[in-house]
Amino acid sequence: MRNRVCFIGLGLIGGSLAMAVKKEHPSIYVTGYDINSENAGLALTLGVIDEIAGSAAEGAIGADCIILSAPVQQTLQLMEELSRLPLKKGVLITDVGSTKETISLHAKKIFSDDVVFIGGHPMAGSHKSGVSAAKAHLFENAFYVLCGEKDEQALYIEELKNLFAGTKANFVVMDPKEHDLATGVISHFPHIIAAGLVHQAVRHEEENPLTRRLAAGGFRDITRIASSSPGMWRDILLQNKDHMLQLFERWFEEMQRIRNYVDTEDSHAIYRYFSDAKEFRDGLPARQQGAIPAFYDLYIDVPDFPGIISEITGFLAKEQISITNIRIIETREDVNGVLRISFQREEDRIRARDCIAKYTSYETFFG
Ligand SMILES: NC(=O)c1ccc[n+]([C@@H]2O[C@H](COP(=O)([O-])OP(=O)(O)OC[C@H]3O[C@@H](n4cnc5c(N)ncnc54)[C@H](O)[C@@H]3O)[C@@H](O)[C@H]2O)c1
Ligand SMILES: O=C(O)C(=O)C[C@]1(C(=O)O)C=C[C@@H](O)C=C1
Repeated sequence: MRNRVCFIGLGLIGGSLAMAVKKEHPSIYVTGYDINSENAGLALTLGVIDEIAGSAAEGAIGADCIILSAPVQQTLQLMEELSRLPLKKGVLITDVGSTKETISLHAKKIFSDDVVFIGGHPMAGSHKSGVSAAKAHLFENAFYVLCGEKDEQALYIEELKNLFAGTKANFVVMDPKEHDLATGVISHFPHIIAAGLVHQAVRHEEENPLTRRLAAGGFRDITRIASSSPGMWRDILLQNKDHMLQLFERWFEEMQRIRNYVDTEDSHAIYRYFSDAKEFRDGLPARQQGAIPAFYDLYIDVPDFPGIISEITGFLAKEQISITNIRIIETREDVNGVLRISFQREEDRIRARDCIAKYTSYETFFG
């Protein structure tokens, strides 16, 4: 049993994993280090870790297992640092980075035979960062990719599955390159598209200042992930550069295809384009139970007057709908404010939308 584990990077993912480890294995002693001492302090206060390490080295040296949970370029540097330390013989090191090939190759290059490295990637998360958004059940029912050698490292893969059993994730062993292309398609490239759509709207706003105000549910839904950490996504794209370049080409072809249908007014092809996409999208597995519970956001366009928050919470209380967070996120002199309310469950968000429609004429959007 690995009794002492050390998390390096105590943000959303490191914090959520540490919570899951402590929940499942109360006897394991969890230490943690974060380059930002405030984050580390918060992790300790929230009970996410048992002790703050004074440095990455200090935490790593005494650990039986080290989990690197920093942005992926930082992960490479941390690996360099670890490779020069007198770590425990047989120490198990893993990471949580969204890219796997560069990290796995780097591990092979720099670690001695006394170190076991198995790359990892829990396939759930959020556009929110930091330990304050961490949840023990963030990864429930999500896939958790492990990039280890199925035969040679089978024992250690089992150890990691056991260590992270509290996540209730579905573990899958995958080749790093295969992982990077697949996540490029379903995660990395979509973040580019989301940011690209926002840039398109920003440019259009120069022509029509109403653009921002016209943005309704569709724009908000598809651009939610444009609110993610810019530094984290810069690092991911740089590490997955080759696949990204390949996906840009495929995307240009994809856009050319639908552009041609529109240009030639091929109504049958346009219909098929949408219906095929709908069929695939409707067939995606339901959102995992328990994961990202605080992120069912409802936006309400509200008049900007004092007492609006208590008015809205009053309506929700009447219908016994509980909320996890509420705040005004935008106020401007000439227009309404936008209130964002977060719910633990999708059904609460839907009930809240119906409740607002029942008691007011304010417009609502899902975010
Ligand atoms: N956010 C997601 O949805 C998601 C999902 C799966 C995997 N990941 C991966 O998880 C990793 C962490 O992402 P996150 O969402 O938790 O980000 P985050 O910003 O919430 O947390 C990262 C933490 O790492 C710390 N850090 C940065 N450099 C460090 C260093 N050199 N030493 C110690 N601490 C350092 C930061 O201060 C921060 O607290 C990234 O590699 C990301 O690719 C993210
Ligand atoms: O839900 C979100 O906001 C996410 O972006 C989570 C998400 C993704 O689905 O792309 C982001 C990065 C990861 O490595 C894994 C999951």
